Amino acid sequence: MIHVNNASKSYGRTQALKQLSLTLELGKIIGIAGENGSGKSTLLKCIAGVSSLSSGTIHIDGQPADRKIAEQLAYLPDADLFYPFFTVGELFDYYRSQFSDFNERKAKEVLDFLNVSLSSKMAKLSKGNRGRVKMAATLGREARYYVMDEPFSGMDPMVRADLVKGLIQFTDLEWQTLILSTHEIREVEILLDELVLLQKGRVLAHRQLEDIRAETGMDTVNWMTNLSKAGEQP
Ligand SMILES: Nc1ncnc2c1ncn2[C@@H]1O[C@H](COP(=O)(O)OP(=O)(O)OP(=O)(O)O)[C@@H](O)[C@H]1O
Repeated sequence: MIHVNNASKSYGRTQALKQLSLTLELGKIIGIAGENGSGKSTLLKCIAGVSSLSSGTIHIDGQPADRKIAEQLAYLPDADLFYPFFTVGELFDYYRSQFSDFNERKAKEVLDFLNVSLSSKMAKLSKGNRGRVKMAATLGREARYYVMDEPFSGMDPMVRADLVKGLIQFTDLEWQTLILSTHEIREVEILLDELVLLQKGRVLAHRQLEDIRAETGMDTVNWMTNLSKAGEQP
């Protein structure tokens, strides 16, 4: 379970997270949504231990979310970090050397499912295919938590659909939890159990997807739009 307690994060004078508290349960697929600059990436970086809070705490299964958490949590960053001179196979070798939970067989299976060759050079792949490789490397880790920042950003609808199928097939909710931020709610809402909506560094809403539909009769995008507008009211 992930407990975010009173978390604040400032970059100079910009407050990206403002006393944010949130509990994320095991065995769920959770979407993090919100307008540009609402704090999605900052929250995920702090959960993944690659960035530290200004104040407040984050605990993952009772352990503080510091740099050591990277051993237990597979984080897919928004940025394209992969070394261009690697082939995909060499990238997987690198992952194996870095993460004891890396299961190369599973990573290759995901890669195969997403139709990318192991011998491709990273530098020569299209952005869509680099996104597929990033996904295969991340899902190759047998981690309890997958934390993915905008895994569909810049991808065309065909690639997005493939990645969604990959996420469904290669995440085992018996023991894993998937948290992903996205602007593509329509395409991922079939995946999601829960949605956290951020606004200006705070949690505007945190709901089960089925409750949104049952209680409001709205689809998720309309629900989010209505709430965000209401949240903007003085
Ligand atoms: N490294 C940084 N230095 C300074 N300000 C930053 C930095 N990273 C984020 N911010 C600021 O913090 C706020 C939250 O940014 P963040 O990237 O977490 O939002 P986001 O919801 O992920 O946005 P987007 O949807 O555009 O990716 C924004 O005002 C942003 O400009």
